[in-house]
Amino acid sequence: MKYAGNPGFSHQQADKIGVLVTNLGTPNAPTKGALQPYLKEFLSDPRVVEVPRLLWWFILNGVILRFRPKRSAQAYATVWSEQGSPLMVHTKAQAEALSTRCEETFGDKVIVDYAMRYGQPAISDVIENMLSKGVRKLLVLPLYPQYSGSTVGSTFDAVAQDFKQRRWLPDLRFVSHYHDRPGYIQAMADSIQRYWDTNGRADKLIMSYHGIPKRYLMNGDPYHCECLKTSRLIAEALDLGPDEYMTTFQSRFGREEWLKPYTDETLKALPAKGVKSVQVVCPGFSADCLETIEEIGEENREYFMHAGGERYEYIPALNSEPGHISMLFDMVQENLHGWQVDSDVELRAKLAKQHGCPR
Ligand SMILES: C=CC1=C(C)c2cc3[nH]c(cc4nc(cc5[nH]c(cc1n2)c(C)c5CCC(=O)O)C(CCC(=O)O)=C4C)c(C)c3C=C
Ligand SMILES: [Fe+2]
Ligand SMILES: [Fe+2]
Repeated sequence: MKYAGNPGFSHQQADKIGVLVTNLGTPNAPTKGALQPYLKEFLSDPRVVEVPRLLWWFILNGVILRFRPKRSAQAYATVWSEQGSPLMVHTKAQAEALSTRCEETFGDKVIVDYAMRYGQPAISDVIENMLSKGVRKLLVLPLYPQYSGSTVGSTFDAVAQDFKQRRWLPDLRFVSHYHDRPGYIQAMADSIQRYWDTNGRADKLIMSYHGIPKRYLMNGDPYHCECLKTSRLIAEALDLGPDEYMTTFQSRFGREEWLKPYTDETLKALPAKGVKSVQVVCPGFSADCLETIEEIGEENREYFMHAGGERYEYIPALNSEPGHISMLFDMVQENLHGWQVDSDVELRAKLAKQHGCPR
């Protein structure tokens, strides 16, 4: 059969609204064997690496997947906890907290779950599970504040790919970004202010975002502009002057030019310019992960201190902070506006029997 039905459907099942939060995904274990399939799936996505497919197939399989899994596994091992990969632990906790908030307001009408773009739990499996529970209206919320085709666009591809194989599609709403949402800016500013209240301030606040190839910006990806806008709004909320903060881009991959200034080069150069203490925050990451804990928390600290820096601090991501969950809940509530579901199952089942529906 070309299009899959909903095998468990019955008229006696109440309709539901589904909220699917997603993030990038992470390997199942900090091992070479787990990194291999994860990196293969991730780096085979044409939204992530926009290089002619045949050429990329040879580079990926002939070079990258031979060497990178071992090196990445070593990095993941340094951040792995007993509960698993930080990105997974935080995403799960965020979904659970959001679910509690939704239950308080909407009762059992709204189901919240989480999925990962690469690896498990896969977006398609979670959609299948939600539909089997009666979800007829689906809100997808990728936890990326800034839009990029490589992240948010790719998440939409995964949802669309799933839908292409289904017979009965739910209503769909999709949040493509929230980089300038007042609640998000306020949650970031509050978190930084709280950090300052406890630890004091540094010479400069570095707002570091994951990079993308500069070519994507030149071809129309709004990510760069959204990152700069987020930084400007956070700086305004904290009353920071232009000399008190900087926006930089981290996590380069491959040889071509990425968005600049690069976080690592900036941190290596700042001490010579008289900036001896910095605090780094990563507003583009809704959850702490390898790229924040290891790359910003450890690797870049080394660069800065070696270059003559005296004080270096990483301000954690929003993770499951109450202000973050409240902000996400507000965004969910706003996006569910006007959605009603039919839960009069008794009447529905009776009428279905009358018109001869087998289910
Ligand atoms: C926050 C937005 C992200 C963008 C934009 C992004 C683009 C992007 N990433 C790569 C390559 C890699 N990224 C890796 C890890 C990683 N990337 C993001 C987020 C964005 N990536 C997160 C949250 C993570 C951490 C995942 C975790 O498990 O903790 C990795 C894997 C790690 C490694 O081997 O270094 C790669 C590879 C490209 C090419 C890209 C291009 C647009
Ligand atoms: Fe990445
Ligand atoms: Fe721009």
